[in-house]
Amino acid sequence: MVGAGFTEDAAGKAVKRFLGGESARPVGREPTAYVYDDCPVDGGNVIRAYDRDVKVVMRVRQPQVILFADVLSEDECDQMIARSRTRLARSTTVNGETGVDEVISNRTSEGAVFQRGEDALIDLLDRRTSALMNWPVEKGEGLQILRYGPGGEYRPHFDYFPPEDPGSWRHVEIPGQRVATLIVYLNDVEAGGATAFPEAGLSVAPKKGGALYFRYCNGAGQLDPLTRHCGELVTAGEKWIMTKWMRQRRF
Ligand SMILES: O=C(O)CCC(=O)C(=O)O
Ligand SMILES: [Fe+2]
Repeated sequence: MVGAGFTEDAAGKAVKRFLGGESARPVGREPTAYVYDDCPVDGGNVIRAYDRDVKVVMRVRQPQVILFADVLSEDECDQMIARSRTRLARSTTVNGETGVDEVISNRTSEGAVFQRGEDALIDLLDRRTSALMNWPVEKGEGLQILRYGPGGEYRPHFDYFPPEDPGSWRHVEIPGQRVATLIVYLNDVEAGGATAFPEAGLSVAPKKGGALYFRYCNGAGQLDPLTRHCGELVTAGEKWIMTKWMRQRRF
């Protein structure tokens, strides 16, 4: 586990939970500063993403963040919202201790997941988002749709599974860590609902069809704490997003 990027403390706790007995007290180790290695995303102003030319609006180096315009057409955004309405269920969060998905108050949204390649439109969007992120489609989780109503928010969190949480292990053992996220905004939000990175002092307003990419797991398996982020309170109207998470290995 430690080789897979888990802290010795978390590894110790998880092994102890697994064995149901005592584990040797791990020796503390200083976290190493995150190294910003080359981002896999193409460096151009316009990126050919499978079937579509996607414009780059802004790049941030530390943390690695890229804002894109027109990743989905207006019609594709509307279609994804329409087909999600019938599938929505209250969003869950992974309990750090146990690894079990739970409904908790820091995440007031509803969601739906589409299995990879589920139908023609989903397959196209899986391929387009994968090409844009320059990461194999097989390493992508199924597309997730989230809806926030007025008063909905997602408090600050990491998209990677925190190595200090013993419950993370079961989520990363086979497919590895999440390495990067692409959030596609499916509508223009009337008020609020920005995606913000408090430590980086960065805030992105939702714009229909646009997308926010951020990368937090480098080639060495280190995790970037500057990517802590939140979905700010939606103060009027609805907010719909589509999220694609990429893994180190086949998902
Ligand atoms: O709602 C947002 O802008 C952020 C969503 C998010 O962080 C997530 O789904 O992991
Ligand atoms: Fe997130």
